[in-house]
Amino acid sequence: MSEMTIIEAGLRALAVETASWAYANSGTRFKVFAQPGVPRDPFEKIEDAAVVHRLTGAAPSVALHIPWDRVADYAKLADHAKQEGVKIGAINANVFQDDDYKLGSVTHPDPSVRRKATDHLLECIDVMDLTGSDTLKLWFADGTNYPGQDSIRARQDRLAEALAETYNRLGEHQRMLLEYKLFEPSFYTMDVPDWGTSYAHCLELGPKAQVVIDTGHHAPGTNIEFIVAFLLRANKLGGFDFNSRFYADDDLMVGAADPFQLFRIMHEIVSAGALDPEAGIAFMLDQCHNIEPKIPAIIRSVLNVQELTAKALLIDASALAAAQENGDVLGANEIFMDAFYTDVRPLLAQWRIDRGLDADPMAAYRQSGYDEKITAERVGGEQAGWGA
Ligand SMILES: O=C[C@H](O)[C@H](O)[C@H](O)[C@H](O)CO
Ligand SMILES: [Zn+2]
Ligand SMILES: [Zn+2]
Repeated sequence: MSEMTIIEAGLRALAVETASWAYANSGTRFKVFAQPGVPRDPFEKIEDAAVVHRLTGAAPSVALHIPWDRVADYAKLADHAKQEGVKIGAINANVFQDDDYKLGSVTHPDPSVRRKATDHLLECIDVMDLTGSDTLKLWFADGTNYPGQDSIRARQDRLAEALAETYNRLGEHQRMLLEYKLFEPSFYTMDVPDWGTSYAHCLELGPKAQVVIDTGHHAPGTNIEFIVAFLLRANKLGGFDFNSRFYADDDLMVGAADPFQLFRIMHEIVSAGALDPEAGIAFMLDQCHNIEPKIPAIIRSVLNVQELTAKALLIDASALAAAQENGDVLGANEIFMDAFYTDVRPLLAQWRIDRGLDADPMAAYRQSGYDEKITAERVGGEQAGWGA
C-alpha cells in the first residue's frame, strides 16, 4: 500500500477540536499581552475556529468554556457554528475563578459552596442539551497548599458525591471526561492529581465517565504514552487536552516542545485503531497564545497533530510486530524511528490539494487578509479573555 493511501485512510478520520479560549487573550500570572483583532464574544471565537477548519480541513469542532462563553441564546450560538461550518464540542465547566472556591469547589468543606459548584456542573449539561454537545469536560483546581489544611480522604468523598450527581444527570448519549493535574493552582495536594485518581473515579461512576489526558499535567519524565496505552486497553480514554511544555503546564503549541512525544502518543492511538471517530477519542487543543498570533498558532498546532499522526501511520506495523516478537530490540526501534524521521510534509501537501485545500495552510492564512479584516473590524467593545 502506498504511503499516500495509508495516510489518506488515517487522516480522513482525524478531527482536532480547537479551544474557544485560545482565540481570546490569555497568558501567565505575570502578563496577558492583548492582541489586536481578538474576539469579543463566543460568536467571533467560533468565526475564528471556522477559519482554522476551512484552511486545514481537520478542525471541525470548537470546545466552549462556561462562563467565558456564556450567552443568552445557546441554540443561536450552535446555529452560528453550523452556519460557519463547525460544531460545538466539549463543554468545559469552570469552578476555579469564583471567590467562593478559595478552599475548593465540589470538595470545599462548606456544603453550600459544594452545592453551588455542583449546580454549575449541572448548568453545563443544560448547555450541552442546548448546543448539541455530547461531552462535559471537568477540571478541578481543587486542592490544598499545606499539610493538615483539610482531610485528603474527606475531600475525595465530597468529589465522588458531586461527580455521581453530575453523572446521573447525563443524557443517554452524553459523557463526562475527568481531567487530572499534578499541581497548580494548588501546590500540596490536587484532588485529582494523576491519571490513576481520575481512572478510579471514572470506574466508580460508570461507562459514561472517561479520563482526559492534558499533556501538560504530568511530572517531568512521565511516560504519557504508557498512560494512553493503559487507558485505551481499559476503554477509559476519553480524549486529550493537547499542548506542549518544557517545564510545567506551559500550554504551548502541541508538538512544538516535544514532537517525538506526540509521535509516540499517536502511535499508541493508531496501533489501537483509536483514530476512528467510533473510538470516541476527543483530540482537543488546550493552549494559550500569549506572545504569538493566535489563529496561525492554532493552525500550526492542527498541522503538528496531522504531521505526527501521519508519521505514526507510516510505522510498518507488521515488520514492527515481527521484530518485537523476535526480541529484535534494535530492529524494532529502527522501524519505529524510521517512520519518525520520514518527512511527511510533501504527502500532506498533496493530501490537502486532493481535498481542494491550499497545500500550505499557514501561507494561505497569511494571504487571506483575515488578520487585517478582524483587526479593522473588531474595535470597540471588550476583548474576550481569561475571566472576561
Ligand atoms: O490547567 C487547567 C486545565 O488544563 C483545564 O483544562 C482548563 O480548563 C483549561 O486550561 C482552560 O483554562
Ligand atoms: Zn486542560
Ligand atoms: Zn492545564
